[in-house]
Amino acid sequence: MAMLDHADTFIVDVPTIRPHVLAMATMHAQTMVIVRLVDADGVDGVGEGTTIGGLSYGEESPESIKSAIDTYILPILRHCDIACVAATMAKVEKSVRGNHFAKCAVETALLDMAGKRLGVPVSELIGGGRVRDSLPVAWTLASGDTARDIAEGEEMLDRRRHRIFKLKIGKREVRDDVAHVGAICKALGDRASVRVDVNQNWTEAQARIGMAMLHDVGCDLVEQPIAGDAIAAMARLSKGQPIPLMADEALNGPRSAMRIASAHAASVFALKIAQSGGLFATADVAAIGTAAGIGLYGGTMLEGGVGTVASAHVFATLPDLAWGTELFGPLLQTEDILREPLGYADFSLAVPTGAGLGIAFDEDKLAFFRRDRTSPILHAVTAGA
Ligand SMILES: O=C(O)C[C@H]1C=CC(=O)O1
Ligand SMILES: [Mn+2]
Repeated sequence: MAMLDHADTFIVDVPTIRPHVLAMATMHAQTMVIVRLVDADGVDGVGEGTTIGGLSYGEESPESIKSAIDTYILPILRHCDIACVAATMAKVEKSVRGNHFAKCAVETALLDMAGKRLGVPVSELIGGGRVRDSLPVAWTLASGDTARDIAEGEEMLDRRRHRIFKLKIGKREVRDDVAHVGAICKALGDRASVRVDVNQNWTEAQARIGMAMLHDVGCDLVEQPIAGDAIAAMARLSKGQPIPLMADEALNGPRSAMRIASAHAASVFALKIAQSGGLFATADVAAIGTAAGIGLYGGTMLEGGVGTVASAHVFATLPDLAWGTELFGPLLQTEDILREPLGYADFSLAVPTGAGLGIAFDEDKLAFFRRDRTSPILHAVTAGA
């Protein structure tokens, strides 16, 4: 039995190492919502709810995530035995619709506490437990400049940090985007796997042409080329193309996974803990994908250390992770808010082995970057940089 004693939910803004150019926003900083729960015995747990570009990626903003947690979810937790994570989240589900990012942050914190109480890593509390200790990690080349992207890709290969690259396209003319991808495929050759993410920015007609052209220049995978709710069109594109289509924004938990699988609308799933509504829901999405013969990829919302490690614990339970992961979020930030930086080496991320999430904050950095304390980049963020 464990009762919630106190909670702290706060927004943290950390600059990115370079502008990150996506179809719908250019990021100069990442904004994370962190929730910290402490029970009556003093056991604490942390969770993260992070989106991209304010409200330009999804329906929850950092501010709405914090407000959903503080106003609606925490009062429910006060009446639960929070040692029972699934039962607690089932109660939350009954009173709070949607708000997947907020629920994910809270479920992560509860699992961190449960793991600490039981003395096991979070991965042992999901599905059948951990089947791998490290995960292949992609990097996103999205500086907005082809030559700079090639140089960055070369550097990552040299440092043996990444050999899977995702390119963000969909902002320019299809032909210009394909030329950009082709130049990078040519430069990196068979030393790397090159994939693209259109972030829903093409029409079906553009996607039909674009996907064929991308296949011809050596691209391996196309992520969410058209609107995520255009399931029938995704099915038409998946059927007629030699290049696999990966669902990202289309996936919002197990029910959407079932709809996409039934419609044959994707051949790969980008698993995301926040979009799915938590770690348990992500494992369900993965199970549906695997049963339907859909390949799995461990996606990111460019979370910091907490969300990245929470994702890693889920992905470490998946026997088939054919497309690897993209859990590089903390590396895109200028500062790591964790006391011990995560272990990136040999093109992989080591999944922490300690109890719970297996991480701890650097409290000074956290205090510095908190928006409600001294955050030095608040102005840049609110100015929509
Ligand atoms: O997949 C997305 O749309 C979001 C994200 C993941 C990697 C990256 O650079 O952006
Ligand atoms: Mn995506």
